[in-house]
Amino acid sequence: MLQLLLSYRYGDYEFGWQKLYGALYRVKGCISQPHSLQIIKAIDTDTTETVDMSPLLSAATLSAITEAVLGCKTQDLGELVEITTRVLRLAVDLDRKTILFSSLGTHLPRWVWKLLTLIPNAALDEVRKGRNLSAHIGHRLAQEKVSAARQGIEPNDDVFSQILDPNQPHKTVSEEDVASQTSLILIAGQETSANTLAFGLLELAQNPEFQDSLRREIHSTRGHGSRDLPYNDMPLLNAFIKETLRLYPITALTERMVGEDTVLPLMESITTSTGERLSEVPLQKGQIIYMGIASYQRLEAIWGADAGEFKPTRWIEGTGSRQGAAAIGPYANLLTFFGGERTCLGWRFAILEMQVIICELVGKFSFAPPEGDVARVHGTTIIQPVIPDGKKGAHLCVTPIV
Ligand code: HEM
Repeated sequence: MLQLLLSYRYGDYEFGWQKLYGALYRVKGCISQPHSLQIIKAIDTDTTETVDMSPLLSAATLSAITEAVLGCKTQDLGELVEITTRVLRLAVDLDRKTILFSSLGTHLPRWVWKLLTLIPNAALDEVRKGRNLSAHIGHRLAQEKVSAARQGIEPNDDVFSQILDPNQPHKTVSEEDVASQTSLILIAGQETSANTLAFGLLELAQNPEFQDSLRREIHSTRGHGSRDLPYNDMPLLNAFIKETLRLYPITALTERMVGEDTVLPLMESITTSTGERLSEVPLQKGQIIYMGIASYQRLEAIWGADAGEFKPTRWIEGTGSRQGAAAIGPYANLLTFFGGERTCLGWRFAILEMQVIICELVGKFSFAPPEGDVARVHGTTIIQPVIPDGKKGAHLCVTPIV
């Protein structure tokens, strides 16, 4: 139900997908150091302090996405920031009843779904409010950008300005289309990156040797003087990001509807509960299938006997995924950004954002685990780090590097 309201997979989404994908792929200028500086300023310590990195990372990724995609400041979103946070909490804290109801619901005709979403309910009210408000904000921003372009003002380099520019050839995206995607962009692009970064920092804290090597790589690359680092040429940085994305795919589980009757070949045959041996599974049009992304990324058959360990060097040694495993997803043979037609539109944006933030943070601070405060992975379809009392958080002992 949540997904239907967010018009995620079942919504009217055939609006300039490729244009948005292309613009998100190219956007660069706005994902710059200021968002990490915001975190560095908030830490503001000369000695070692325990800091909850989670809200700082969320604020930085929100301001990155707001500036780079919408072309405005977080403050311009007003109440929407709080509503989006509460909606995301709903998506993480799904109870058994909601999961069962959602999966049964996917078998219902779409018009029944639509009717069900009109039922008064506190959670749905929150989602509806968020959607209406983000459409309103998106609409206002879209109108401002189109009218600026009509007055001959050079478009800014944010994604909305680029795809709405009426002076471009082959314009396919309307103001309404853009406005209706505002909520999806904010929801899909903020906590996904923030939680991945939080899990990565928690792992770095547990792996001090790797952390020191990564810091040396950052300092020696920075020594060459340029403000923007050659992020793609930093082997430890990229190995660290790939390993974090492998072990902590924020969308741990997702579903798809089968488009036509087909057969799914299995890598290894399985024995069913009736004792039948299967090497392929027949699928029928309309059937819902679930993909355990997190399980796939910890499969020993693919990643080796140490699949459950955080080991960034596997990417440098070339043992990332098993030789001959099927090519999958847009990045590093991972399913974290999914793959195929509904691949994450912002995957390149997310990688660049993580590269920038990690270089700034690890270059300036060291991270160690705080005593007795062990973070856990929590979530059903979407995962986030939580502290022992179950609240979202990533507490770390942070020491400035002198
Ligand atoms: C580490 C960060 C990220 C992860 C792990 C991630 C993962 C994913 C996944 C798994 C999907 C497919 C979900 C499904 O259909 O079940 C998705 C879709 C999407 N993502 Fe991301 N994402 C990340 C960052 C971003 C960012 C930064 C943006 C925007 C700038 C973004 C925008 C989108 C959009 C618009 C979709 C919907 C695409 C469609 O339905 O065609 N994502 N993402």
